[in-house]
Amino acid sequence: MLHLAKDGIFPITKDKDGKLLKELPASGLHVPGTIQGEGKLNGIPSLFIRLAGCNLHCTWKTLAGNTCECDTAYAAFKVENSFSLPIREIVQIIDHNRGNIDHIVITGGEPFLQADKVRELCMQLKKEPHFHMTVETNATIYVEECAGMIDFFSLSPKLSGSVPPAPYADHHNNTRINIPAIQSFITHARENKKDFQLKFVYSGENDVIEIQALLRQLDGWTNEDILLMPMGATPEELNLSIPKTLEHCIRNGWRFCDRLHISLFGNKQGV
Ligand SMILES: Nc1nc2[nH]cc(C(=O)O)c2c(=O)[nH]1
Ligand code: SF4
Ligand SMILES: [Mg+2]
Repeated sequence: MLHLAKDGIFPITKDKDGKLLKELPASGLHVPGTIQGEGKLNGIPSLFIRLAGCNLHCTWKTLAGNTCECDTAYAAFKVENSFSLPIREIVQIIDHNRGNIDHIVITGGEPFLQADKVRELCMQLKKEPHFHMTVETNATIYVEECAGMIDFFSLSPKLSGSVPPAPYADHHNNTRINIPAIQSFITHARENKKDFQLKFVYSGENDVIEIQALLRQLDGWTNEDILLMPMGATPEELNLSIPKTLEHCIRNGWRFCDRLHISLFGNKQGV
């Protein structure tokens, strides 16, 4: 069994028996699938699996001074309407919705909290015709057996700008950066000729200093692997932080990370 967030496997048009669902997916498109909206694989047709539960509690301050919680708090720390599915059923749903898609993205929440089951799921999905597997992780938990089944690692360590108010602050702060875990992901990717990205949310000037300090403690990356993503879950919020994010990307030689799914579909779950 895997514990899934309410948007679960998305976007889909058929159930586990191949029966057409009554409603169109949240994308509004007449096909199952979406595109990867963030990072090096941006634009690639993909199906997403969103797992429930996270070991962090990210809460940012926007440049306008408002509080901005994790955009998937419903999957992370305010879990609502989550559900469990046997791995066999997840594979059936994917099979009925795959079409010509060959990329699966496992996201959350924090997928490595369910590493053993994620590994089992990947083993099933990597049978012929096999899927390319991405995992979106906060990179605080490294499990070699599970990493071995993943093709692309989207590592998103959380900076001090993500620390929530009490009573969550201490746990979040003590957990959010795990240098040996981040390094293990990078080393595994390098040794196995896989790719990865280090994707940071830009929420203010201090982040850049922290990213530079973090990178000095890590080996095996180049500037092409470093992505800076504007903060925001709506086009309006993103527009506020895009200019500064761009400036810092250009100044440091880092890649700008768009959130294409938000400009294409808006601030919706399941897209
Ligand atoms: N289209 C699309 N691309 C994404 N890239 C990362 C996502 C995530 O929420 O982890 C995401 C998502 O939720 N949708
Ligand atoms: S690590 Fe990711 S999923 Fe977890 S609370 Fe932070 S932004 Fe949300
Ligand atoms: Mg996300």
